[in-house]
Amino acid sequence: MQPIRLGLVGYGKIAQDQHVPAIRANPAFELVAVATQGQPCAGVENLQSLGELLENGPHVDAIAFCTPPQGRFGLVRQALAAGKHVLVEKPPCATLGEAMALVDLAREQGASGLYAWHSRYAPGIEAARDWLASRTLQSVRIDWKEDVRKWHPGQAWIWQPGGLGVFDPGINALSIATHLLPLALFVESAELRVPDNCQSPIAASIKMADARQLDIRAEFDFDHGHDELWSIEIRCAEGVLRLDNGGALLSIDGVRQAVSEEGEYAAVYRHFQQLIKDKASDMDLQPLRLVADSFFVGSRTLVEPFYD
Ligand SMILES: NC(=O)C1=CN([C@@H]2O[C@H](COP(=O)(O)OP(=O)(O)OC[C@H]3O[C@@H](n4cnc5c(N)ncnc54)[C@H](O)[C@@H]3O)[C@@H](O)[C@H]2O)C=CC1
Ligand SMILES: O=C1O[C@@H]([C@H](O)CO)[C@H](O)[C@H]1O
Repeated sequence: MQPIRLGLVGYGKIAQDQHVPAIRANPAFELVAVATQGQPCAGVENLQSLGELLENGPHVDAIAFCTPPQGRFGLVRQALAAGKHVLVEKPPCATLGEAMALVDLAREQGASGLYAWHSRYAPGIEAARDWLASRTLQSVRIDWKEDVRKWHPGQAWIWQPGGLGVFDPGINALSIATHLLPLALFVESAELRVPDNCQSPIAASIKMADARQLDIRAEFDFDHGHDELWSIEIRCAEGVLRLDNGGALLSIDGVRQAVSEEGEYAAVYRHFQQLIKDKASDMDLQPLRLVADSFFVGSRTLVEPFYD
């Protein structure tokens, strides 16, 4: 079986930290070209742009997008129009409307598209989903708190319109919650704390619910320093489920549970490989819809300026 020839656009932090190692560890893929505006990627052809990759680069079957969300719509549309399968980092686009349009375009092109909500592939998620399936939900508490200076050093785009600020990591928690909980979630209220020199929030408090009025509270913080916290606690009539470390750890009533041994991005690319084989797509919009709704109804509080 010939490997899937893969191009990658945006050779920045996550591409270097996660995508390229995961691609190179999966024999179903061959990374053949990278288009980026920064440092080159060793061992492949490097091009200045997606257009140059498509016009003058080596043939590719699929393209992974690791650029910032702003401007990503035009790039993914270009790749779909060229008949390529696409894997798109989260958040899929700078707006919900763009992300919806790409779903239509992938369908029209008969291409496989994956919106790579990487936290949904964390080791404890599927075991958590299986346990919750037969339980009676009572409340959900999400705490997603990390250091932007560690995970996005010098990345001005994250504070600009479309960059989402603290919702860039917070959307990962929302991707897990929408994957675990059976009914559609909606935002009841939100408070967004925006540095007065930024366009997007550095912290947020969100109250959500579902049609059965499940009480869901989330606290996001992007300036949390060293004691980072990525936890989701789901109280049920039958017991308490807790995910920690972004879903890597699962405990039920305080007892640690067995989880998958596969890393997030290895699982992301294995899923992409299967989608291409099955001529299918997985382009879920729910996490981005919750972020959009948080921005719709969120009150804004200006806080002290943020400096990287
Ligand atoms: N930093 C992290 O820990 C994680 C980031 N992500 C997501 O990955 C995406 C990228 O994040 P980072 O890698 O941290 O950002 P980054 O700023 O380090 O990398 C973005 C790269 O895209 C390149 N680029 C921008 N526009 C381009 C274009 N038109 N054509 C070609 N290359 C272009 C830039 O030169 C840069 O190398 C974001 O959506 C983020 O939410 C996902 C998981 C973790
Ligand atoms: O997707 C993302 O994950 C975090 C970080 O890498 C782990 O929580 C990052 O802020 C965000 O882009």
